Amino acid sequence: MAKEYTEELLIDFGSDGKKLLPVVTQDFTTKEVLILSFVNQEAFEETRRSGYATYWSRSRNELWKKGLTSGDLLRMEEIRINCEQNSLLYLVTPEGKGACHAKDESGMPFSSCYYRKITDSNKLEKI
Ligand SMILES: N=c1c2ncn([C@@H]3O[C@H](COP(=O)(O)OP(=O)(O)OP(=O)(O)O)[C@@H](O)[C@H]3O)c2ncn1[C@@H]1O[C@H](COP(=O)(O)O)[C@@H](O)[C@H]1O
Ligand SMILES: [Mg+2]
Ligand SMILES: [Zn+2]
Repeated sequence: MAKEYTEELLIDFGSDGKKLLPVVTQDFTTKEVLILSFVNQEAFEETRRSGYATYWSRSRNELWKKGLTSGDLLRMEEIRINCEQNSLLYLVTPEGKGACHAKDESGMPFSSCYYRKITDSNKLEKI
């Protein structure tokens, strides 16, 4: 029988809880990478409490529950942490129309923030 393996969570948000850790948000089913953003302790705890992806907005300097204004909420399925416990992976199921605030020609938000590729001539091309 396989031995169960658990470890302590030793995530470090600094003594004031304000240290920002990068978090990759990925679609739980398709594994598409959706967003790269940041969390502090408050955002992390709110994510766990609410079951919805919540970040810390660096530009607005406030707690940011993704989708609160757009309706594009991201339901949390699983939270993973990297080897060094200094970055996070949110596996989510999008409940709205997309994950990005940028929209395509028909007004639909892109499912991922990474909807463009950089071409050899340094242009951006929608994929
Ligand atoms: N909705 C988004 C959004 N969705 C995905 N992303 C990605 O998330 C990253 C956020 O990381 P940043 O640290 O740059 O974000 P920020 O500067 O802290 O916060 P913003 O002011 O950009 O929200 C961006 O680089 C984008 O790739 C978004 N970044 C910003 N927003 C803004 O968030 C606001 C609320 O949108 P909803 O949460 O969907 O209601 C709107 O004003 C949007 O413009
Ligand atoms: Mg920004
Ligand atoms: Zn985006």
